[in-house]
Amino acid sequence: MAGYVEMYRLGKTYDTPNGPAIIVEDFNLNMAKGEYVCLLGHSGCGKSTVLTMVAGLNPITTGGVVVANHEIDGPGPDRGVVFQSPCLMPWMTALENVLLGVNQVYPHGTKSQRHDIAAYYLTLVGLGNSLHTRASSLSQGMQQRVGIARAFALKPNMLLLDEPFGMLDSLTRMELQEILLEILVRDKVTTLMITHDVDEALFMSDRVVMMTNGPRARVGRVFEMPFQRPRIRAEVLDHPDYYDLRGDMIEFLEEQDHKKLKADAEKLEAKKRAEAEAAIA
Ligand SMILES: Nc1ncnc2c1ncn2[C@@H]1O[C@H](COP(=O)(O)OP(=O)(O)OP(=O)(O)O)[C@@H](O)[C@H]1O
Repeated sequence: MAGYVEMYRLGKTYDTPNGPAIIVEDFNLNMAKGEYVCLLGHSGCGKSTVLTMVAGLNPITTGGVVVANHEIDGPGPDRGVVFQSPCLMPWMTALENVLLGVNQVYPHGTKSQRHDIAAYYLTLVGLGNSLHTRASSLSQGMQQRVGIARAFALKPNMLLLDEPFGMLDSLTRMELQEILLEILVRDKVTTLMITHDVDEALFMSDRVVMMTNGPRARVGRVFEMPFQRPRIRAEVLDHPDYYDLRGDMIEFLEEQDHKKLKADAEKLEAKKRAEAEAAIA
């Protein structure tokens, strides 16, 4: 079935000193408009590689990505990206940082219209009183809010989030999860988010896509979330399927770990055998 976002046979090979390394291979995923998908997998399996290819920041080796009927061939304002650290211009204010993108996307808007858009999104993320504070004086959580406002202010078709709450304390993290969900659901933005946190994936997403371990990582299992929107944390936690789903996801990750340990042991064994044979010859 065609999707609003289609990743088809997506693959990435990096050149390394030891030769080409096939990190992602045959990664297939379709997303409906407005859908929220979380990508989960072990560290180093290739999650950021997939996300940066969709963002157009990382050249695709094989396959392709279509967003809203357009095959992507580089970055564009139709896809907003938020990383773990927001990379703000430290000498500019929160407002000026958001305006950097807004000015590019709305070049024909008046100065006051562009100001209003930037101020509106900053207010939504709770920074209405810090519009004119320099980024360097904002806390990490506030800077991440600016990063989220900056991505939303561009009105993207798709939002790509790479562990956006990874560096925040748990209270700020929970608050920002809720703010983000509220804006995303209201604006029906299609979202792909990387997280290491199973509970975050359960709370935020419509589907959780589990990646196999690399090399040649691909989609391993897909879990559908049965929780209603708007999401209320206590209701999600109380849902009869919550702990079963959580258990299945953790089991998948553990299985991948065992497979990796087994593959590593076999590789080591083969290396020792080859060395022993070479010594005899
Ligand atoms: N530019 C590059 N050149 C060579 N190898 C790379 C490059 N970028 C990433 N890799 C390798 O590709 C693999 C996947 O990296 P990636 O960052 O996509 O994983 P990840 O699942 O997002 O990891 P994490 O959860 O730790 O952020 C890793 O082994 C990494 O070392």
